[in-house]
Amino acid sequence: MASSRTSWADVADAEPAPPPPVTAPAPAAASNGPAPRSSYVPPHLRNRPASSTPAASAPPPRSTAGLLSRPGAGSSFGASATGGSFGAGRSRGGRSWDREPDPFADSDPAPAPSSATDGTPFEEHQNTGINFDAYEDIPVETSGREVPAPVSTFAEIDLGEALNDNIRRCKYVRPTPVQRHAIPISLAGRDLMACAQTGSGKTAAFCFPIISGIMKGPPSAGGGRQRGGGMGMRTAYPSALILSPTRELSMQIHEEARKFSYQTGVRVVVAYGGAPITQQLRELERGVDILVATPGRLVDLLERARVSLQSIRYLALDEADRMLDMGFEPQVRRIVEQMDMPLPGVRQTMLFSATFPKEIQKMASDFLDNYIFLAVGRVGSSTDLIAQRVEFVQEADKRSHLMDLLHAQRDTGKPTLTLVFVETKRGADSLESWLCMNGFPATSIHGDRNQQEREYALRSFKSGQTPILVATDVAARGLDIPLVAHVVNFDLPNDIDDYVHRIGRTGRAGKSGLATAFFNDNNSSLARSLADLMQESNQEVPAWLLRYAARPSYGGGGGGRNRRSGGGSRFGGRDFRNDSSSFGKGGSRGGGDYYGGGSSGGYGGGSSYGGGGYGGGAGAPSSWD
Ligand SMILES: Nc1ncnc2c1ncn2[C@@H]1O[C@H](COP(=O)(O)OP(=O)(O)OP(=O)(O)O)[C@@H](O)[C@H]1O
Repeated sequence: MASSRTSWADVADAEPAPPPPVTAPAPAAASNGPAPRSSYVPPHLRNRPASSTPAASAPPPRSTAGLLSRPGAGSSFGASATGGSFGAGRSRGGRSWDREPDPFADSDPAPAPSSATDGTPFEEHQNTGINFDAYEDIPVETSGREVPAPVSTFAEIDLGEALNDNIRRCKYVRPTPVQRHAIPISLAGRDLMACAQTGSGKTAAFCFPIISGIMKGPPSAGGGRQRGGGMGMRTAYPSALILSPTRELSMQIHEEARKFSYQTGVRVVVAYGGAPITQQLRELERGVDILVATPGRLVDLLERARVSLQSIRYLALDEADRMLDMGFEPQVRRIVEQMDMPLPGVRQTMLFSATFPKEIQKMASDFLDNYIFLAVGRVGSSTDLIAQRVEFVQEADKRSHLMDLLHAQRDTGKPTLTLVFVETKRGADSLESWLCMNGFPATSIHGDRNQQEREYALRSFKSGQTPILVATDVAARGLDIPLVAHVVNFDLPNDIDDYVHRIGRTGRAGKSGLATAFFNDNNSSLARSLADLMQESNQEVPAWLLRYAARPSYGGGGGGRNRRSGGGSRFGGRDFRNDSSSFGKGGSRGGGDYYGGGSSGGYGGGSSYGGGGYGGGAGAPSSWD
C-alpha cells in the first residue's frame, strides 16, 4: 500500500490538540457540571443520614505525612462477598448528592430522524435488553487457588443498596457470565486475570467490586485529595485506578462508572490526552475515588505531582493485553512499578480483555499476586453472535463492493450503523469523502483528527446522524455502540486479535451482528488464523480461504503471531501457568477444569507477540491518550 501504515501506531499525532472547530460541541467529559469544591464529602461519610453528616463535622483531611502509612496497607481489600452492608440508611439529602448530575440523563445530541427510513425514531430501535439465552451454554474455565464460587443473580452478591439501585437503573436484570464469576472473585479480594468475549459486560465486572470496595473500605486519603508540595497545588490520591488504551474508551468507562456510582458517594474522574489538562486538574482537585485514565496523561499528572498513587487499593487494566504490548508496556510499567503505587498483594489488581496471548499473560503476572485466571467463552475467539463473512475483493474493487453492501443495507429500511475499518489515516479520510460524495453520510475517526473532532465524529455516529463511521484501529477496542449492526473490514488487520476486537464492535450484549471482511493477496498472512477463528465460531469458511490457509507461505505451515495451533485451539483462553513447568507467582491448581473439546490452546509455540500489526509503532501509543 502506498500510504503509511497505521493501526495502533497511527496516533502518533503531535499534542496538544489544536483549538476546537467552532461547530464542534463541548466534549462529553466536560458535562460533569461545576460544583463547589467545598461540596466534596468523603465516601465513608456520604452514606450516613444527612442530619448526622454535615460536611462541617467531617474530620479534617489527613496530613500528607499520614498518607505514607497507606490507608489499608497490608489489609485485604474488598472484604468478603457477604461482608457488612453499607448504603442502608444512606441519605439522598447529602450536600454533594444534591448537586451530582444525573448520569442517566442522555447527554448525546438529538438523534437524526432522517436515519430511520421506517419512520421510527432512531433511538427507539435501540434494544436495551440482553439475550441471555445466547449465554446459556457458555463454557467457563477458572484456575488458581481456592476460586470463590460464582453467583447466578445480583441479589446473591452484597453490593449494597445504592449500587443495586444503579444496576436496576441500568436495566441489568442478571449478571452476564463474566460478571457471575469475576465479581465474587474480586469481592473476595483476589487478583484476577479475566478473558471474556467482546461485548460480554467486562466493564461492570471490574467496576462493581471497585465501587463496592471503596464504599465498604477505609476512606480515601483526604477525601481523595490532599494539599501537595508548594504553590498551593493539590495532589489527588485516588483509591482506584482504571487504565485503558484510548481516550474514547476511557471516556466511556468514566461514563459507565459514573452511572454505577451515582449517589453512592464514590467520585469518578477521567484524565486523557488531547483535552485541556486544566479542566481535568479542576476535577481532580475536587477529590477522586476512582481515576479512569490513559497512560500518557496519567504520567503527565504524576510528573506534575498532581496525582499520587500511594493510596491505590484497586488497579484495573482494561484491554490489558493491549496495555502490556510493546507500545504501552514501558508507560504502564512506569505507572505501576516505578511510581508510588502499593505493591501486588497490597493493592488488588484486575486485568481484563477478550484476548490474552500467553506472552502477555506472562508479562502481566508481574503485576499480580496469587491470582485467579478466568476464561469465559472461547476466549480470544469471537462470539457466535457475529455472523462472519469473508469476500475475496481486489484492492481496486473495494469501494464498489462496499457500495453494494451499503445499498443492500439501506434497502432493508432499518436504521443501522456501519463501522468500516481501514488501515491508514489517509485511507480513512479519503473513504469518508468518497462515501459522502456518493450519498452515504459518513464520518471518520483516526489519530490525525484532533480530540474534539474525534469526539464529535463518535457522537454523530452514535446518534445516527452519520450512520457510517470510517475508522482506524483507534476504534477497535472497547467501544460500546449498541446499534452497530455491521462491521466491515475494508482493510483487514495484520493481527488476528485486532480482527477479534474490531468485529466485536457488533454482536454485543447478546445481540447478533454481521462482520464482512475484504480479503485479497495482501492479507495472506492472516489466512490461517482467520480460517481457524471462523471455524471455532461455527462460521462457514469459504473453500478459497481454506486453500489459502493450507499454503505454508500463507500462514498454513509456520508458527508466528497469527498461527493458531491445531483445530479446537482456544488461543489466549488458557492460563499460561498450566502450560509449562513455570507456574509463575502464586502457582496454580494445575490441570484446571477445562471445558469442551481439545485444549491445545495458545498461540503457536514461542510466537513472539508484536511481530506484526502494530506498524512498528513502538512508543507511539502515548499520543493516543
Ligand atoms: N448484566 C447485564 N445486563 C444487561 N446488559 C449488560 C449487563 N452487563 C453489561 N451490559 C451491557 O453490555 C454491553 C457490553 O458491555 P461492555 O462494554 O462492558 O463489554 P466488554 O466485555 O467490556 O466488551 P469489549 O471486550 O468490547 O470491551 C454494554 O452496553 C453494557 O451496558
